[in-house]
Amino acid sequence: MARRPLPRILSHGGAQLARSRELARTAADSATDILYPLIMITRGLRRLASAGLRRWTDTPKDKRGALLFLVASVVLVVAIVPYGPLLAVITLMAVAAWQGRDRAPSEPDGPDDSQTQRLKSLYEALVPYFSAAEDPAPLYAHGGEWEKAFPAYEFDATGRIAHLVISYPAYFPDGEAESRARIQHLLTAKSGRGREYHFAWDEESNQLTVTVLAPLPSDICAQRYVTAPGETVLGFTDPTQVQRTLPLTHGEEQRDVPPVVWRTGIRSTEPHLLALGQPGSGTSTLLRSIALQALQHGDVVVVDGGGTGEYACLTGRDGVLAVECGLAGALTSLEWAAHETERRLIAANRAHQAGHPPPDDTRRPLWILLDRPSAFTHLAAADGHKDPQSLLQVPLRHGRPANVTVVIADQLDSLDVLSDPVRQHTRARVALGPVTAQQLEAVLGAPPNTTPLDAVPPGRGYARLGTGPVHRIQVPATPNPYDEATGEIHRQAVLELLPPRTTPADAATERQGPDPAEAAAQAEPVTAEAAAAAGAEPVTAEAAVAAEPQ
Ligand SMILES: Nc1ncnc2c1ncn2[C@@H]1O[C@H](COP(=O)(O)OP(=O)(O)OP(=O)(O)O)[C@@H](O)[C@H]1O
Repeated sequence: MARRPLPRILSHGGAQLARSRELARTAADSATDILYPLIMITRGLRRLASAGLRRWTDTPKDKRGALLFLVASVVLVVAIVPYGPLLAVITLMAVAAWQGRDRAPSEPDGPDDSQTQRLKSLYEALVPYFSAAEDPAPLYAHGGEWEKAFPAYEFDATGRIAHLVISYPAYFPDGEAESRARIQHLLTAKSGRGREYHFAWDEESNQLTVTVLAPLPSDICAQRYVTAPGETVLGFTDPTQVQRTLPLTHGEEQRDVPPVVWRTGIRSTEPHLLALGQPGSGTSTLLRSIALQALQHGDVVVVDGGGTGEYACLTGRDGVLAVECGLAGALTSLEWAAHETERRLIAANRAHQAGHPPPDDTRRPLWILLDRPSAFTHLAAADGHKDPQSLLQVPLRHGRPANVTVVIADQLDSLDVLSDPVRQHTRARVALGPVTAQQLEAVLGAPPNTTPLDAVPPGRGYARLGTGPVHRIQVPATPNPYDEATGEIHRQAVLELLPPRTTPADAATERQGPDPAEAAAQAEPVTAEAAAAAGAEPVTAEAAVAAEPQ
């Protein structure tokens, strides 16, 4: 059956309606402009009439006769003098027009006294940084004109600077991080601490734009995000640097928030992540949030050096291969993960050589989540054991083509305890909690273009993916549901995201990982000797990686 076209008003209705509305608005504006004198005179006449009426009612009754007589005499005089009525009408219209003029107070042009004072003192503070003795016409000089140096400014309701454009001389070394940091520090101190500022340096036009940032929302709770497989939401950020938004629910409310999305897997350029923070800054929460997202499409091995049961809720769940809290279990699980990475590489490599697609058992993402590996490093050194970090070398180096992702969380002061492979191969970085600009630079490899705060809520920090921009980030609240301090709404939100149990909780011992003997039996021969004994081509992990098609 042929489909009948929609009536034009329905198919083009929106555009037509908008155009009509625009036309009507323009017509109304033009009519108001033309009729403005008439409107003004009418308003003035109304004001005069009401003033006259007020005067009449205010006049005591005994004096009203005299007033009436005075008015009548004026009317009589006007009537008898030549051109009197005409002149009277013109005078009345002129008075009405004057009375009917717009009396709305006009917006003050420019800053008030206290705002001017603020701008002046900011200008004076910048003089030593933006002036040079050899400059014949300095833009910055003590007692100079701040108006030329600050072409645009805005203040908030409290009278503090909300937005400021600063022009600076071309000889200022704006390409040097240290020079920039000095100016940013000064501007933060002078414009009011306790707020976050964004600094945009325009090196071409020698202008610095300072903008006060609104705090990031800290009320977002763990939930299912609308993301593609291979995408993990690390947290939420400002709309300025991220084009995309995710629809989120917050109780009854729905809103779109810009996320920081980390891409993992074969095509990822930052296949592994390192999160650092002060104690209590929320790194375990970030790991829990990542685990809940990873379990949607993959398997997870958790190794917790913190030993506070932060991941107990994952034990025995579908896809959770192990939750380890002890050194022995951590070593076994990480050893298995290293073998599994090699097995996947070899299997995928053989399939490539045979011209087949990679086998299914190499495609399911495997996540290795480590909380506080530095704690195990100390324990291992004390007990004369192997450092679990040494077992991460293969997953970190070769995990990407094998769909193996490593996520490590630790405390900021343990950065030095982390092994070289950990530091080299974790190109996605997160720093949480109160962090100094120097610490941020050490963790992220670049300073943020905002001012770090001294006090921040848990889960607040910065993220950087590879060599990309530094994002402010707020990790969604994903608390431990078994923690008594967790609120009921958050507990339910996390419990709903957990996969079903495949092992009864009481049967699930602390270590859930595959039996190492069984794992070894299942794994393909990974050394040249073993491979030769099995009649296969000798393939090591390195050789497999080298043969991996790019
Ligand atoms: N994103 C967040 N939103 C709300 N609360 C959070 C967030 N992250 C952490 N918290 C809260 O802060 C506290 C500490 O969090 P968490 O245990 O994750 O920190 P941590 O950095 O792992 O600390 P530690 O190393 O001491 O274990 C917890 O009570 C947690 O619920």
